[in-house]
Amino acid sequence: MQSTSERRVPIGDRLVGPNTPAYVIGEIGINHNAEVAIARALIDVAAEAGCDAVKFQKRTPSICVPVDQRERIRSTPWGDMTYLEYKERMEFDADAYAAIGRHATARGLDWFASPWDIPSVEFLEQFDVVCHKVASASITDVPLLEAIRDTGRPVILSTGMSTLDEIDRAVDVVGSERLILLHTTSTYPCPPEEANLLGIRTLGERYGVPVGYSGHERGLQISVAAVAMGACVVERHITLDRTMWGSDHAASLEPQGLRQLVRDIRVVETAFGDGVMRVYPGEEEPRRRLRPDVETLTSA
Ligand SMILES: C=C(OP(=O)(O)O)C(=O)O
Repeated sequence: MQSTSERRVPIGDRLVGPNTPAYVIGEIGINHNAEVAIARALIDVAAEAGCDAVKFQKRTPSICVPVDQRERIRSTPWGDMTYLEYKERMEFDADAYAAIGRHATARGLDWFASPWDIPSVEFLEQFDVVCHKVASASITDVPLLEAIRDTGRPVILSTGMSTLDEIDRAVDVVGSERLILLHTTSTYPCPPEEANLLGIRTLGERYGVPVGYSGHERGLQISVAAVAMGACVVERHITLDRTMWGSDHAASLEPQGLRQLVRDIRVVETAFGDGVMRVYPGEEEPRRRLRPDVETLTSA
């Protein structure tokens, strides 16, 4: 139920790690569809559900979009364009991030992003974000990992599509001092047989750092189970409506699902208790009734 490390990492006003409530991240990612109004609405959804943070993805497409994908034509709500033009169209500028960040803070949420290239790290630094996230896609990008490490901020690093060797090398670069690892399977949607939640324990035992879970499955059960297995962070994609245009909406949680997820996580955390064996007040009457031969606790 708990990870092997007792280490906790400060993120914003929170200490994240074992024996603390799971830090729940609403991953807005690119589900804002390049509209600040949608980003603001998703921040409201995350705040009302009781999330701790919202997260974005920040790219410099001319750097991080693979060359062989740039020219392929994509139909978008803004007309047909190359994939590179589409990725450029999806980026918010500094003014937009400033507005979004203010809104998140006003709603009591931390906010940060996964920078997908070094200029994006520099871009995010101007906002004094609470941490940086390393997307699973980026964990073999050593110069990016070094740039993120050199900010001195806490790092949340996802481990989808990775071998243990690749994770070892990423942890070597980033260092374990302010590191949280996320167990992840990058299959969209992730079937239960690929969730491999025992990986949460493997990562905790191997690296001695807090471990969370970035979920891409349908539904809520697996994310709640991740918390029961010691995940101290849960990240899920969120959307206003799963039928909206865009690649990540279909595999995201809608507002009601997100509310239910946070509620279920908190119920399960409350149910962890403290492991001390005792007879609860609510058990006294059934104990008297069902075990008449045993003295009641109050008279004992
Ligand atoms: C894709 C991302 O994360 P993950 O690998 O956890 O899905 C991200 O943070 O941009």
